[in-house]
Amino acid sequence: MSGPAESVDIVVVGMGPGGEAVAGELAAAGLSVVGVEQRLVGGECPYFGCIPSKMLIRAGNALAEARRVPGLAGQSTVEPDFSVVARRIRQEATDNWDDAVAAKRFTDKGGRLVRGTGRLSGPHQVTVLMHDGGEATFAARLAVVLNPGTDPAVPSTPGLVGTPFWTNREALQAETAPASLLVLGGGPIGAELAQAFARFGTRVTVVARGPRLVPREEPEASELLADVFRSEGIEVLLNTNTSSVSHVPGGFTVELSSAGADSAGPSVLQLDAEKVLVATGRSSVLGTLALDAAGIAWDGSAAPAVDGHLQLTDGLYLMGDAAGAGAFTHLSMYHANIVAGHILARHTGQPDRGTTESHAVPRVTFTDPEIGAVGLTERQAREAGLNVRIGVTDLAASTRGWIHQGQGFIKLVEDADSGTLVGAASVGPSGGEVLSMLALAVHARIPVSTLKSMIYAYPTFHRAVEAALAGLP
Ligand SMILES: Cc1cc2nc3c(=O)[nH]c(=O)nc-3n(C[C@H](O)[C@H](O)[C@H](O)COP(=O)(O)OP(=O)(O)OC[C@H]3O[C@@H](n4cnc5c(N)ncnc54)[C@H](O)[C@@H]3O)c2cc1C
Ligand SMILES: NC(=O)c1ccc[n+]([C@@H]2O[C@H](COP(=O)([O-])OP(=O)(O)OC[C@H]3O[C@@H](n4cnc5c(N)ncnc54)[C@H](O)[C@@H]3O)[C@@H](O)[C@H]2O)c1
Repeated sequence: MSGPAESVDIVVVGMGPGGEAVAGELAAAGLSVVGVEQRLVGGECPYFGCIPSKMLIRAGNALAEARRVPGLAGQSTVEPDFSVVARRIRQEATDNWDDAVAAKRFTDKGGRLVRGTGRLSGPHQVTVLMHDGGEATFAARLAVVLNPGTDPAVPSTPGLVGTPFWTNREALQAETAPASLLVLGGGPIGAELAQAFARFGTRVTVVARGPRLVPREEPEASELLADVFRSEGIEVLLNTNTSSVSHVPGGFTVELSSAGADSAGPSVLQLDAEKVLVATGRSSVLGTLALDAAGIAWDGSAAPAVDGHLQLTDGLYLMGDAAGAGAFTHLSMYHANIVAGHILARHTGQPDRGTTESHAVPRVTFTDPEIGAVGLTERQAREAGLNVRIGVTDLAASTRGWIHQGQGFIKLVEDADSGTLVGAASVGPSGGEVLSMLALAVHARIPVSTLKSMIYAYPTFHRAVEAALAGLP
């Protein structure tokens, strides 16, 4: 049973990247801060997301680059050993999935970490079911910040639940690469992990329900990625539904039905795989937070609306992936800056750091080629009713792209009425790095005429931006 509520300044529920940043900054500023975490301080990104996946991708890319030696520089023999990257992930990235260092990082700033599951028990009150079975209630004098992230979504495919399928969490704890892997979902998680495992010799099949991989990106990126995957021996099944999954020791059998891309019509096929990775999106955990205790009605679908400072109601904030504006660590950290700034402005007189802007959110899918993008896609810009002009260039037509034998493109989406870019895609080797100048252009609404007057170093990948700009009159 919970005793009387203890009064503190701030309660943060969910210590993922943004939650930890808010809690840490406010604690360092001298406020009394309780951070509630049910799993690992640091959240999905360092233990099951960005960091271990990018470590795996780095290793896979090294193998792919070594395989490119013939044709460029002689002979190479490549013998993948998954245990090397598995060890790096365990030892260097995740500390064997132990958050002691992260927890100390927070408590050293003066914060108090409470391990357990928090839920609202009033507009500014949080009750925590602690790991030891006890309960504690905290009444926040200044603010409650909800940053609970998301869980992997698991489709209701017959037979799936109860089998030892992987989500990103199990895949990134793997000690060996499976002989075969069936990936359900062709979004960023599915695409990144499919290619990385394939480069270690796993026979990979990607099953996407829709007509293309990475469907939030430009269609040209989806098409290129599918071509690259197929050229690397990854089977890509689009417009394909999973009818059933079964498991016996040693592997899975998955029954698929494809809509059929041609006159052949729908087809049914059965695939066997040692592992199945479910990467079919994320599911909200907001239902566990008892939002109604703060008078917030939530119908279980889209995240409830927040104001420009990410407040659900006065002094109650919702941020990070759970806010539904995008699932990226950089967005979570951006939110953290706004929330901490708003709380400090209200209660210590520091200047406010402004409200959220969403016109220039960057994103990078770390496949090879990397798919970087910012702002609107062409389709989104047209649907928004803008007077759209497109500038596009093939990376292979640029000097650096040709030398590198790289595949990719730059695509610019201009609002012709304002003469500024509202979106851009940078796909290619280091596409996420080339993106930075385009992110600045969209963020700062730099006139296209100014971008055209700039000097682009020769021969760089980013010089292809100049060629794409030439397509904008
Ligand atoms: C495989 C993978 C790769 C990714 N790669 C990238 C990438 O390259 N770049 C990028 O920007 N993003 C990437 N992401 C996304 C990134 O991990 C998330 O955007 C980021 O972790 C979001 O942070 P968050 O704090 O909102 O949520 P989370 O990191 O999910 O943290 C939320 C925390 O809240 C805790 N929690 C939830 N409910 C409660 C409760 N009731 N009480 C107490 N604690 C609770 C959870 O245990 C968790 O620790 C990737 C994600 C995955 C899965
Ligand atoms: N590099 C990065 O920044 C990065 C990397 C990984 C993940 N993330 C974030 O994590 C979030 C989750 O990624 P994700 O790839 O799981 O989700 P997603 O929602 O982006 O993609 C999932 C895909 O699976 C498809 N799908 C759904 N059910 C299916 C089924 N039963 N069978 C086959 N396909 C099915 C969906 O149509 C969708 O295209 C993303 O929103 C992304 O922002 C970011």
